[in-house]
Amino acid sequence: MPPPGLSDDLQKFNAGGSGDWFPVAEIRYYTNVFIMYEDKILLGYKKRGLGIHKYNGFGGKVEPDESTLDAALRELKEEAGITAPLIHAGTLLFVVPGQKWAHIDIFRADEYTGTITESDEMRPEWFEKTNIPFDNMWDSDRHWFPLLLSNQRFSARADFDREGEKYIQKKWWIGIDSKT
Ligand SMILES: CNc1ncnc2c1ncn2[C@@H]1O[C@H](COP(=O)(O)OP(=O)(O)OP(=O)(O)O)[C@@H](O)[C@H]1O
Repeated sequence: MPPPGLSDDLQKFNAGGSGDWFPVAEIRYYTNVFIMYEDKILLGYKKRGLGIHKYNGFGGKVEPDESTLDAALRELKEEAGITAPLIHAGTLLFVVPGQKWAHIDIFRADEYTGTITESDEMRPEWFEKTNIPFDNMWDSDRHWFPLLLSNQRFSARADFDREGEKYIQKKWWIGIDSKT
């Protein structure tokens, strides 16, 4: 059975960790965009804020009165200087005790327009899909990236404990969306 927060009709892909799922909290919405081109994926090295010094897709908070897709396009433009025909790839619930749940809508695109440009927040960098820097990314990324890279829509939940500025992964559950 998927954990609280995920829909019931997911086909389990992988899961792990120990203990109980953390309790329910209010939800805050985020976006995350990954651009693929030939055998490469574009990541950004985060220069400030949540996830500083990690590689990630481009994204941020969804503003009030903005659709998730509009937020994803806005953040892609602000952080990497480009636009792209985005496809919804999956959802990640990021849970930390005492914080709002982050509901992250993850998008992908196989093409883009514009010139990739470094911003105050992100330094863009291409990686071979076979050489993704997982040791310098969120620990849960390695569990759902295979589905992102193989174009299978997914829903995931990852619970982390926070120790100062460090986030320690406690438990995760990844499912393939059977509707796609
Ligand atoms: C396991 N946990 C996680 N796994 C993968 N990605 C995660 C994540 N937790 C947060 N993210 C992403 O990190 C960015 C934070 O964005 P964040 O800097 O807070 O937002 P925004 O650009 O609006 O910032 P300002 O408020 O303008 O500073 C945003 O893309 C969000 O999707």
